[in-house]
Amino acid sequence: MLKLDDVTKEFRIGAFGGRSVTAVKNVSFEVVPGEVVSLIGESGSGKSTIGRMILGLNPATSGSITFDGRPARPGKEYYRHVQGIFQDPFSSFNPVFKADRVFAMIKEAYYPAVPEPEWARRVAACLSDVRLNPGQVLGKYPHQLSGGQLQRLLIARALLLDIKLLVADEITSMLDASTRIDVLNLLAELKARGLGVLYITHDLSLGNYLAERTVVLRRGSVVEMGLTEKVFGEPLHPYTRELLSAVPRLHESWDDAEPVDTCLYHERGAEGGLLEAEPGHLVACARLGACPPVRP
Ligand SMILES: Nc1ncnc2c1ncn2[C@@H]1O[C@H](COP(=O)(O)OP(=O)(O)OP(=O)(O)O)[C@@H](O)[C@H]1O
Repeated sequence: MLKLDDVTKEFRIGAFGGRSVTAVKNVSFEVVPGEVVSLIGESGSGKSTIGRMILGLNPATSGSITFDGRPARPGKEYYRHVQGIFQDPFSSFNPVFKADRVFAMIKEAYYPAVPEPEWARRVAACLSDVRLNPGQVLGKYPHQLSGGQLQRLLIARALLLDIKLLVADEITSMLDASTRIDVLNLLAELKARGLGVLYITHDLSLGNYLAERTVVLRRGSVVEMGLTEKVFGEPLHPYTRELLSAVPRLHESWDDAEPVDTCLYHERGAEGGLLEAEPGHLVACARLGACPPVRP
């Protein structure tokens, strides 16, 4: 369904754009229908940039992003099937419009011919799917609703479309623990309906809770990916191990993963990209990028 192939993103920075920063480097992975893929990595590792490229908010510098075999081109048809939800739900709403406006805009753009009573029935059904009471949310301004209610409204909006892929970027990080579990369970329901979900998070436990497969990013590159149980249960890359064992301690800063002298990647004479250590479980060089290719 969604396929990223060797995708790189460079941003021009500096006063006259004379320098560039590589936010995402040669990233390839897929999301298939009915699957949650979690994209994890520390802050600045490129997760949101990948989400934004998939949503057409930033163009890729090189590589390709395809959806159902066709280049992912942002536009009305694309957004019928691919939607994104972000960390701060307030930012997705125009504060001067009531919540109803979100649904009215979908109707105007995609379903102008649907009669009002039928549309009201559909909106009520989608709100009920996300366990919102229309009477409690419609007719209210964004500031009159909680973060959890706004995230659910955005999921309901996505459900009104013929959505196939949801990019969920840190959508639970502003929610309290119980609301977070509710929203995660909603994502699990979307998965059960056959939707694909790219779940972007830096919270490993949440990724573990939901995702069939996990992609671990470090400084814009994939260092490990595979079935979540493998990546979490038998991590091969020192950065993944570091992430999994990282427990915050007061007054102690995060120690980056230590480069290693030997690694599976080099032992097997890999020369680029990711090594398939076992079927479907891929790992990058564990020397953390600071090494030339090694020949057997
Ligand atoms: N518009 C931009 N212009 C210049 N650099 C950018 C831009 N957007 C992102 N970056 C840089 O790209 C890198 C990746 O940023 P990104 O937001 O994708 O990371 P992230 O993993 O989502 O981090 P976080 O978890 O903190 O949101 C960072 O170094 C960031 O500073």
